[in-house]
Amino acid sequence: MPKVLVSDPIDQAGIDLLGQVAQVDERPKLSPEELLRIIPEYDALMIRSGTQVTQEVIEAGTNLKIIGRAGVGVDNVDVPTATRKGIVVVNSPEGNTIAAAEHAIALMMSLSRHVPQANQSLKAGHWDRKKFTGVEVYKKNLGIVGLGKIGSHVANVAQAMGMKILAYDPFLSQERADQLGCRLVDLDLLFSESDYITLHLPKTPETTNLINAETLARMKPTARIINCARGGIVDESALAEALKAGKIAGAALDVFANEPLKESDLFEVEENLILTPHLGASTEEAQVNVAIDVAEQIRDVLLGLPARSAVNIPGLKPEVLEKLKPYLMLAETLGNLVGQLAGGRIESLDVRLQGELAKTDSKPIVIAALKGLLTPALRERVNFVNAAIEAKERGIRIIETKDSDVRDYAGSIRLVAKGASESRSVNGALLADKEMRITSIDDFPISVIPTQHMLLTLHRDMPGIIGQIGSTLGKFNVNIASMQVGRKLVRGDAVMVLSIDDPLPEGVIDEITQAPGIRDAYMVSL
Ligand SMILES: NC(=O)c1ccc[n+]([C@@H]2O[C@H](COP(=O)([O-])OP(=O)(O)OC[C@H]3O[C@@H](n4cnc5c(N)ncnc54)[C@H](O)[C@@H]3O)[C@@H](O)[C@H]2O)c1
Ligand SMILES: O=C(O)CC[C@@H](O)C(=O)O
Repeated sequence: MPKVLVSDPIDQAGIDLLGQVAQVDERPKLSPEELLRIIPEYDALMIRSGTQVTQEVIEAGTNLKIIGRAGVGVDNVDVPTATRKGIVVVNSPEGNTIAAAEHAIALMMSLSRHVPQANQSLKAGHWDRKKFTGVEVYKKNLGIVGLGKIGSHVANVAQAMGMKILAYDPFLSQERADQLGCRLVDLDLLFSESDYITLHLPKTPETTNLINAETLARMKPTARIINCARGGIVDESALAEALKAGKIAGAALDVFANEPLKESDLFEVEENLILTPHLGASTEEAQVNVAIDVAEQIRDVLLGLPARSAVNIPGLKPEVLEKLKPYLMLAETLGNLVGQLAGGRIESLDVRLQGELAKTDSKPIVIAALKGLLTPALRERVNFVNAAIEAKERGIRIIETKDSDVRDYAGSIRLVAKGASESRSVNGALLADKEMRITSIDDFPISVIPTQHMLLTLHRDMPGIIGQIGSTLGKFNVNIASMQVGRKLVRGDAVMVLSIDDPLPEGVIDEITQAPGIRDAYMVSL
């Protein structure tokens, strides 16, 4: 019988389901050292947010076939290492949507009516009614940042309570916002007009410290903030300062930059701050949903069937997967790249399969490209199963073409993403050893191995540009691993692609874009 290790508290419904096909060992209090020691025995690992599944754990798990996260976020799993090792990582993208949305609403109402503070005061022997006079949410503006699954449910419930919704989501179509009855606005307007601001977006480099001293200063003194998304989207020290100085009226946080929250400036705020220990998903219903959802997928994978919600490997028959895998990785990488270049809302994605690829079933490759395209917006919530649906909901039109002419490579993929104002294109191919190459960007020929952090520039082909960028990067202590320039005409326009060892520090892109001859510069993370 295969063996499954359950290293976080998981609802019994999931344990019972797995028990039908495997030996299930529940060990919720393992130290990292114990986990490393016993993981080689197991075929599957089931976790919540408590277990850190590091590169070391995955490499020690020589029998592991699947890691199941009973929840949405796979931030605690080293997914790239799992993918390299052929281990499927699955999650439950929808099992706790309602729970998280209802917790945000509960916090909004608690903030409005001082429920926790009044409860504490009464139990301490006071009958203080005046102090706890609240405010109504009826007819107030609720600003929702991130109008995905949880944000949409919050919008529906809040509208039923008579609230007006302002929403900011740079990846959502106007059509979807209209369907939800939300007014799509920019962040500046959302911050300055909202009475309540609730966050339902992923944590990414762009959204880290989105709520900071500067954005807090733009809010109404009566504004109240709720964060049930991810810790780190709110700068906790800046929030503590703003609350103490009365710059905003209140805040409620369920998630924190460092969990469990032990020491924090937040503990110094006496009033108008409500904190809960990451309880968004903690309802009986959500825990049953996520446990069953993930246990079923572990069972299926252990029985040799595909998983329905794999974050990293599509649900194809093993023999098809083996053949297509390098092209799927290429399509996903190119999708991610063109998505970051196009930025924001995308109206259509043109997927062209060239050479030997024209003879294969295009569907998995198109899905891989869409998964890559949506990853900057949706992170771990987009997978091979929901990528097409998510793209449709965002109003992205897919155009597929096949061209069996062999050009420089046996098989290659071209993606063109059309944004609101311009189109961006990328081409890529596999070399004989299956190594990926980006072979053009916006039709400028290059031959670049995709790496985790890349700087791209569009500039005039003129003397001094390369040295100028090199010295700017040197000034910011950024190490360049490789560099490539592609041009169509001598002294015309050109692109430069630099592989760098780390993400760019703040300020570098601004400095580069201001330099003479530079038309644009992008930081791309793959
Ligand atoms: N507190 C909890 O226990 C708990 C439970 C479940 C989910 N979550 C978190 O809630 C958040 C939302 O989850 P979901 O299931 O609704 O995800 P989702 O993928 O359905 O929605 C996220 C939305 O954020 C948008 N977005 C991405 N980048 C953005 C940006 N820079 N600005 C504004 N919007 C942006 C996306 O377009 C998408 O519509 C996630 O961070 C998730 O990890 C927390
Ligand atoms: O309670 C948990 O497991 C965390 C839930 C939540 O943050 C998620 O990402 O699903």
